[in-house]
Amino acid sequence: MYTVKCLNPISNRGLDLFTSEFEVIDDLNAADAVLVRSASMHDLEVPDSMLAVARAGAGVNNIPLNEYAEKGITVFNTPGANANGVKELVVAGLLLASRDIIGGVNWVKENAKEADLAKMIEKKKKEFAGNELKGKSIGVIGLGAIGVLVANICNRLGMNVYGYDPYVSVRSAWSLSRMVNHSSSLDEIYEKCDFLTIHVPYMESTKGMIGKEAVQKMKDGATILNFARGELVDDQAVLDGLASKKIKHYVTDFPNPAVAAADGVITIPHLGASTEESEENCAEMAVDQLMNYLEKGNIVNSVNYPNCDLGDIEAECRITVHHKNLPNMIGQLTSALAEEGYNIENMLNKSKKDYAYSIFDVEKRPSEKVLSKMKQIDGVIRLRVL
Ligand SMILES: NC(=O)c1ccc[n+]([C@@H]2O[C@H](COP(=O)([O-])OP(=O)(O)OC[C@H]3O[C@@H](n4cnc5c(N)ncnc54)[C@H](O)[C@@H]3O)[C@@H](O)[C@H]2O)c1
Ligand SMILES: O=C(O)CC[C@@H](O)C(=O)O
Repeated sequence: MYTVKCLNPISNRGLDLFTSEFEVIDDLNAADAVLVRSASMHDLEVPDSMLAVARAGAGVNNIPLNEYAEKGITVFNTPGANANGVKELVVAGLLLASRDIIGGVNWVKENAKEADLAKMIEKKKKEFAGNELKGKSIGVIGLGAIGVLVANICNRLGMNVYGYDPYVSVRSAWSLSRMVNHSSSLDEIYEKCDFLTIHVPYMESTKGMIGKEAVQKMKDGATILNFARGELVDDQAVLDGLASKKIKHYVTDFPNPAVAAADGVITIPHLGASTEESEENCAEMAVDQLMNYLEKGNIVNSVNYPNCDLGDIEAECRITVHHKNLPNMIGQLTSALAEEGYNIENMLNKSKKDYAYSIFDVEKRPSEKVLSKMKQIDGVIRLRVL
């Protein structure tokens, strides 16, 4: 039996996938695994027995990835599972920034009881008029699961699309419309685009990437859309840009007290992934990956350990080892088994930066002596027997 603690509400469509071998519990200290959305885990004490964290979503900046890797806690996310939800809200953001839909709707509500409302509307409506998206240029920064969908739909809306992603994956490159222009520098995007939309993860290297210098290089009257993370944009640079009319609108899914009430800011309360469909997709993927890992030791879509999937356990016993990515780890682990006469029927080893993961399918359950020998190898972080 495995126990799972949910730190945020997780769609029942995912939770219902748990078999009778799993129980969702309230006590974090008794949990083998955590399901989380946006709750911050940075200051959370998790028990040493914690095996895994599954983020039902894309961004993992709320999780201390290296600290958990060091403890042998595998962290998963659900790539692409909420991308369509975000893409659709980006389109809404583009429309809200292009026409004063919000001003118009509010004005109608304020005057709803006026007997000659229809007449008043025809006089007033010019104040809420705007522009069409067709023919405008947009720069998409970050061409991952969301960026690709945004770039492609903007192309279909008749916009001139420029994409920038120096680390673009082959999968993304294949999915991108050939009509999307490839930009090799952010400066090109700043110079050419009426709209900029950011879809990169928040990391130390991307913090404040839209800052004063970037704003200065932008086209006059540009609109910035931020559906990725608030910290990617320097608030003061954007506020200055709005005040000087260099920036027309800042559309953000991450309002904070500095920007929320400012003129020209269109704020949305982090609703990018808040659709029934996205929540269900994320929960199903997260639960599926957790069960596969807890029961079979397979790692699919981890962000702090390599993906390593040996399928169903067909041998009598499976041993999984989280270890440092050091020379001769496999040699030492397999020797420990071989010296005591254990035959390895199948094995897989993968590494990711400083960490690695190995799966050994063996003909019978190794003795405590062998397991303790394996655990004592310098660089071994965690060993599980399944
Ligand atoms: N508003 C929401 O509710 C919501 C929902 C989902 C994701 N997000 C945010 O959006 C981000 C992106 O999500 P995704 O699913 O597309 O992730 P993803 O991992 O599929 O794509 C991220 C892309 O950014 C690129 N990238 C990284 N650093 C870059 C840089 N310096 N310059 C340009 N490109 C860079 C990567 O190569 C990758 O292609 C997430 O990390 C998360 O913070 C927000
Ligand atoms: O869980 C959510 O509602 C937000 C998720 C989103 O920010 C993400 O990074 O996937």
